[in-house]
Amino acid sequence: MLTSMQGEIPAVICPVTCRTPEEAVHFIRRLSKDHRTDIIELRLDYMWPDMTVDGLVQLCRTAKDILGEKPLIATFRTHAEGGEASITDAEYVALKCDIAKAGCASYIDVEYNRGRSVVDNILGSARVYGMKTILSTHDFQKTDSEDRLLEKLVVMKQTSPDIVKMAVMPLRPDDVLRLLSATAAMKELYPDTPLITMSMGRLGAVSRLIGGVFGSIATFAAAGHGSAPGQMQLGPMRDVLTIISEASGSA
Ligand SMILES: O=C1C[C@@](O)(C(=O)O)C[C@@H](O)[C@@H]1O
Repeated sequence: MLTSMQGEIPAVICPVTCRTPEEAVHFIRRLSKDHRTDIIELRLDYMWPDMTVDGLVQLCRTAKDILGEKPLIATFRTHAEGGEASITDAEYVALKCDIAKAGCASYIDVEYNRGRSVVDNILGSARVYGMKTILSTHDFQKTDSEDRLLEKLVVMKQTSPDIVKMAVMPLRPDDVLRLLSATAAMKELYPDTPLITMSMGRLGAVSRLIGGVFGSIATFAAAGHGSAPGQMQLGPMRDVLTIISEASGSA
């Protein structure tokens, strides 16, 4: 499971971006045996609206069975946050709450920008059913000031998810530094709150490799098709993480 322990190599999360359930199941079988990835993220938005809420819940169940001990994150990334589909609030809540109720994921991703009532509704239901949550936010346009990034991370933490996640787009190199600096500041303020952060795109790719040093407990890497700009492939990502952790004495 994901923890906020210092000095550990960040967990490597691999997204599943298949367009059909058959392809997804096939791909997940392959990833279940791939030791370069610790956690699988099933991107349900890639199959919407071709599949129903019930169909997606059933797919999560199948994926969780295949993965066994390897954790599964169920994510529906909406257009507004860089995802593949739009969905009504009612469908979004139904999907996330049904997954929580069925216990057919290890974590559900919840978009912070979806609004307070949607977030509270899903987080509340997840708590009832003992499902862990990742509250996430994406800014595909820019990187705010360090104060604003930190302020947002703190506000997100106050809704009490299990993990807080932030992805931002850098326009200049110092934008990447600000994201890393806000990550370190958040880690200092709330050492027990697990945090995942990344700066996206080509400029931000370096943050996916060294984020662990600043307090990010996980990083995303692709097996083939990625799910966001700047993601590296699994093999090179593993190699670099090993090199960094050996150099910093934690391997
Ligand atoms: O939130 C995230 C992070 C991400 O956007 C990235 O930048 O690696 C990739 C998404 O699949 C995931 O849901």
